[in-house]
Amino acid sequence: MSRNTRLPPGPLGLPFIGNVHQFDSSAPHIYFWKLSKKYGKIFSLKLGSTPIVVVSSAKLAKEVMKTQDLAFCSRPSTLGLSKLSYNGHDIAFAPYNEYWREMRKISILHLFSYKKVKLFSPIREDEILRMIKKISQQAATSQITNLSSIVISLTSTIICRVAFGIRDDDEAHERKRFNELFTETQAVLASFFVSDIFPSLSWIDKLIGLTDRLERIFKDLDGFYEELIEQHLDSNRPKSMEGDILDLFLQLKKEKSIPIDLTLEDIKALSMDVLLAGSDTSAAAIVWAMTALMMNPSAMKKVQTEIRQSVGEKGIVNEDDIQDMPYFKAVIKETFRLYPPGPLLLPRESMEKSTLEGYEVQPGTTIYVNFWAIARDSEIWENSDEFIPERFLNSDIDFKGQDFEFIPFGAGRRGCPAITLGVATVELALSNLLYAFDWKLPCGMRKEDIDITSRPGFHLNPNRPKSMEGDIIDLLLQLKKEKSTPIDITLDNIKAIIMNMLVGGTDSGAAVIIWAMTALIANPNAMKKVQAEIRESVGKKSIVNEDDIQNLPYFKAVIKETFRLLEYVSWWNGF
Ligand code: HEM
Repeated sequence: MSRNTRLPPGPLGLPFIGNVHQFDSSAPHIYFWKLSKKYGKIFSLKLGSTPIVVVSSAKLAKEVMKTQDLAFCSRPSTLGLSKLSYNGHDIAFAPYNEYWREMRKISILHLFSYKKVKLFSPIREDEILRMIKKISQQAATSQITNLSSIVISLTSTIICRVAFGIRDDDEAHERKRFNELFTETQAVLASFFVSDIFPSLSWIDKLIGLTDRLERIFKDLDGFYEELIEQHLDSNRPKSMEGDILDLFLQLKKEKSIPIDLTLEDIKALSMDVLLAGSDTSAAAIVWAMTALMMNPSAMKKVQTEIRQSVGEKGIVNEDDIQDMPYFKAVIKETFRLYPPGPLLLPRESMEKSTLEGYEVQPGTTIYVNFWAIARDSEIWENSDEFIPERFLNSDIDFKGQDFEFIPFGAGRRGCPAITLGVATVELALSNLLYAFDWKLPCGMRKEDIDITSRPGFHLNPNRPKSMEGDIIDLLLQLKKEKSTPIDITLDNIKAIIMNMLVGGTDSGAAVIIWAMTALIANPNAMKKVQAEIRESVGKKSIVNEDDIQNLPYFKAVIKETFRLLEYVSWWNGF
């Protein structure tokens, strides 16, 4: 490193693992936000071998996404995303190259254009009407409405219809399969792949079965796309498939009217983007807007009055009505500011050596723009922690990517190409929910019980992965719901227990594994000896079971020695 090189400041890491042991993967935006208060608006850290730079100011966001956009417009690759995107053949996670440029142009022109978004408006209106009917039925029988569940189902149904032309009814075979695949895909992508930060340890992912799980979901998704493609190519296909997104791509492929030769794999990769980016983001925005309004009754009253006065007795809010509702639009903006669906946007990767605020950034660095921190910067936003839609009245600030203090959809070359589609769904669903019903938090739930730091609807998501059913958090939520404990369990109680589990369970568990691996790599003799013992004992079985471990004395000694060393390290490092 030259004497003039100045890397951004940041927390001290450890050899080989960098800052992995300090990293809070459950809420990285909050972790980075706290670090920015200590190290400044630009800081760096390392996760294994990956250098990371985090920027937390509007000025630096503009630098990354506009002034030096070309230097920072690639995406880092992870094992899961690379596999599911057919090796970067989608748009969202593709590296910056000619293929991505063409695909993005095509999608903006043919897929997410204003005209196309308008064309899908009957689908949105139909689905929202169905949702309102369902809630009315629940209200008529005094049932509590699980808003997250209803909204997630709404947005995923809209995406299913818009992208693949499938709905029929909730029991339809494809729709059910879509739900299962969607949740399993989310679960796999949320998993921690050791090889993403320690490429040389990819065998650990294999050993613990993660690689197999990824292969399985890839095969299932591939089969799902194949089936849909076949149905779309069938001359007797249902009417609902005509003009949907898949149909559009197949047509572009057939007509050869675009500069690239689209393959079926490219089309499948694009389907993944629509599937992943399309429904969760809009659902999160709707649920957070409702939550914020329930926590702020005066804003709720004001926005409902505006909507009801404007729409009158019509019975439903149509997309055209929304243009005359300035306070409602301000509520949506304030929701995107305080509760952005993507608080860290999507990570970028630097393509060349560059300089940010006098600090050097090497090529191959992962760059995070922490919009969560920018949106809570009290130098930009007065009373930054409070939900005050009025701040956007009589203001020109918009989320289209020109105002870098307000970038919930990102900005520049890699900014969200589907803002119009996303906002149309959020506006129509939210306005109708507010128009049709009066809302309040469930009896006994207080404003303070709501965890505003979490990512929306993960454990409360009805479509949560099967693996989460019956886990400890699930059990606590059930006890809370049933009120079957002598004390009232609050969400705060649950958070405290989760924290204990993380501090006492997962984190230290992960630290031991990482330290054991670090120590073994640094001591090749011990590594050879322990691997020989394990392989000899387990034979050709391909997986180590818990029973096998009882016959591995050297392996047990390695763990004990790691604990001995870890005790010293944890005291020294303060975790
Ligand atoms: C409220 C809804 C939505 C929000 C808040 C949102 C937010 C975002 C954000 C923050 C990014 C990263 C931008 C950057 O790196 O600068 C992004 C990218 C993207 N979004 Fe959205 N999004 C939404 C809806 C949608 C929908 C409905 C679709 C498609 C069906 C979509 C497709 C994409 C794609 C393909 C990219 C990647 C663009 C690229 O890398 O070139 N998004 N979105």
